[in-house]
Amino acid sequence: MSSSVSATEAAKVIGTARERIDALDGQILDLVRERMAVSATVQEARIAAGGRRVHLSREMEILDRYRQRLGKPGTTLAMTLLELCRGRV
Ligand SMILES: O=C(O)C(=O)C[C@]1(C(=O)O)C=C[C@@H](O)C=C1
Repeated sequence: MSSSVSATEAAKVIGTARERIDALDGQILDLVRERMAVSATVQEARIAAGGRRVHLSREMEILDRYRQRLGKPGTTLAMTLLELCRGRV
């Protein structure tokens, strides 16, 4: 049995999968924006109470979660998300 597919069939599979990827990217970007807004709420409340923008032990928990699920690139992703949410430190 051959596993080869025609260029037309491959183009169809790729087109459908890319549509799904674009939809997922849209959801991910919406979630990142929502995360930024929620994070800003936490930071503002802490600062208003005399605290600091950054909470290092909480960031360690988040970095660890992403690393456990995605390995080393997960840490990089979490660091990028944290930078988007609280700016550069
Ligand atoms: O959980 C907090 O205390 C937050 O301020 C949110 C958040 C985050 O975006 O996850 C942002 C800044 C802090 O350094 C830690 C975490």
